[in-house]
Amino acid sequence: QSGEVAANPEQYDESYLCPVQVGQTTLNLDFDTGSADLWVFSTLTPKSESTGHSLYNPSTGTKKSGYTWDISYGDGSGASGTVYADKVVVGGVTATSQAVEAATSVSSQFEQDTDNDGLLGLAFSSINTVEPQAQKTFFDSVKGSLAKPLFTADLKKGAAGTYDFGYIDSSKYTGSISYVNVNTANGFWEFTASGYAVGSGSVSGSVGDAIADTGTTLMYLPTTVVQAYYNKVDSADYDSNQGGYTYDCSENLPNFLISLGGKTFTVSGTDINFAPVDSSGETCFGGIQENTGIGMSILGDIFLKSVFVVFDQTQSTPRLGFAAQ
Ligand SMILES: N[C@H]1[C@H](O)[C@@H](Sc2ccccc2)[C@@H]2OC[C@H]1O2
Repeated sequence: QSGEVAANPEQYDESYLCPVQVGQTTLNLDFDTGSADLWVFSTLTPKSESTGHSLYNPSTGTKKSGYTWDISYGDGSGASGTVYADKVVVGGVTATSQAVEAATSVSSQFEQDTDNDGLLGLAFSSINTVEPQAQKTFFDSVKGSLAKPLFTADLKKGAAGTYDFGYIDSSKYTGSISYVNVNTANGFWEFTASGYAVGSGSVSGSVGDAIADTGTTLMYLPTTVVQAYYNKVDSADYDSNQGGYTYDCSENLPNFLISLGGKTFTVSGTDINFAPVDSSGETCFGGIQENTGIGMSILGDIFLKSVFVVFDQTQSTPRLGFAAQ
């Protein structure tokens, strides 16, 4: 089988939400290549936490007795609950008995984001949080039945993009696809990014160890790289109150060039201009920030909306393919 599903952006492309049938209900889920749990708001979630969300009703599923899950994300958010086996359909691709993690508790970030009815993890199943036995991601559940064991991400700035499962749509990219091998030891789509440049010109240095994470909004890079970038932005300043680099919204940001698998990709300065810090619209928060304390770089949506990405398990070693959109 194969299929395509829309990836609809929230305001400022904070995250992208995709319609997924879970049991007999369609929920809008955040496809997250940085985690491996498929969890949903449900009729088991306290009403005080679930108002405004679409809810999965576990009555259509088979309860996995004694199974629980509890996940904490890099941004401090989290959720926990119980586990059911039920039908999940993404763009026509069907997992007949997918582990569906029904939330019995969610953190405030999820409670408040009423566009978001849960997450569909697309990292490696080794980091699924279900106890006493880790469960398969949706991709792992359907991988063997897909025309090709791969999925692609084509996210866009301020417009609906797509995730495709089982095939590569050559109309969604230009030029050739450049591949890098993935190290799955940490359960992420983790690889080594090469040289970079600010504005234009030839790349140099090394961004280094990085993950491709559709669930992270921004790009988090080594301090040296981020300082080199904002050195080219006259009004830029590290604002500890905002927790990152800010600048005058009126300023034009330089492009950021990064080399992956021998090919240089350009993230436009307009894409790096993330959002105003408040309603005055005077000061803006940058889409490139420091990876301090994370342990690796994260190429999140600010980067991913510039490229077409293949999450490829056709070889013995998983690999990532990048092409210009
Ligand atoms: N992989 C990412 C994940 O998808 C989000 S979870 C999330 C939290 C609030 C709102 C939407 C999503 C969190 O931020 C970075 C990392 O953890």
